[in-house]
Amino acid sequence: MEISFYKYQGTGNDFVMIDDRSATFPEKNLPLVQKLCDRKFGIGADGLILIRNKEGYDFEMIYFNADGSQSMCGNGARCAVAFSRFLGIIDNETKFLAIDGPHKAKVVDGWVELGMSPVSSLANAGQDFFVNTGSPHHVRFVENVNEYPVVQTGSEIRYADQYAPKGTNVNFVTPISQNEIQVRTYERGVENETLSCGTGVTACALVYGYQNQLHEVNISTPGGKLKVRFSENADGSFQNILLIGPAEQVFHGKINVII
Ligand SMILES: N[C@@H](CCC[C@H](N)C(=O)O)C(=O)O
Repeated sequence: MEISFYKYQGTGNDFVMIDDRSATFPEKNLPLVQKLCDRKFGIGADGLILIRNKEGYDFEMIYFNADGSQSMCGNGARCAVAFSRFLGIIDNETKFLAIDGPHKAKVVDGWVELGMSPVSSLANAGQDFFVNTGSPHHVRFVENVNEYPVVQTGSEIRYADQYAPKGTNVNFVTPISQNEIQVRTYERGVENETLSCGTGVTACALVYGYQNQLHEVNISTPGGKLKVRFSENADGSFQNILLIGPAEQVFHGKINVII
């Protein structure tokens, strides 16, 4: 079978994108997803995204991590919006469906402003925090994230009993100015540090914003810069959460696979 694909990246979080409006991609074939995401034996990516038709929406985003597991992906969703615009499915505004529910998004000056699902609460996790932004995120503040053992400590927390059996993503945060934080993330499903994680930086921005009474936080990741805006309700929940940043097409190709 020949598969036509596009490669996108959002602050260095990279994705294989497939226009699957014909619904022909065998999405239950997880070894195929793993192979396409493999950096040595396939195309290479942190995740794979199918764009499908969905009644009542402009499209549906079906997201897989590189290991074939599924969750919500913020950077992937921004790339899916850019890809759908490239395909002519949408213009500058959209409403689409993802695993965690409906999302709205806008393309403004080439950047994608993605509406995230509301967050009901920030939970304490020992000295750290836990936030579900569509995907689960442990958030730890550290003195110097540049020198922190992100992969080693991230994988210990990811597999900790408190998060079994599904595990969690793990974010390490260092504030660098009053309204800017630096974030590095260990991602479940990639089982490594990625250059950026959209749902992860959203979780970190909510915690930092809550602690410092901010409603907009700038985030610096190893793959580039993002911005998160939100409003907080009196009961400690968050809404109108926007994840804002670039999403770029990198290349286009075809790959032959045996199914
Ligand atoms: N890179 C993503 C998060 C992808 C899902 C995550 N690895 C999980 O399994 O929860 C993002 O940009 O949000």
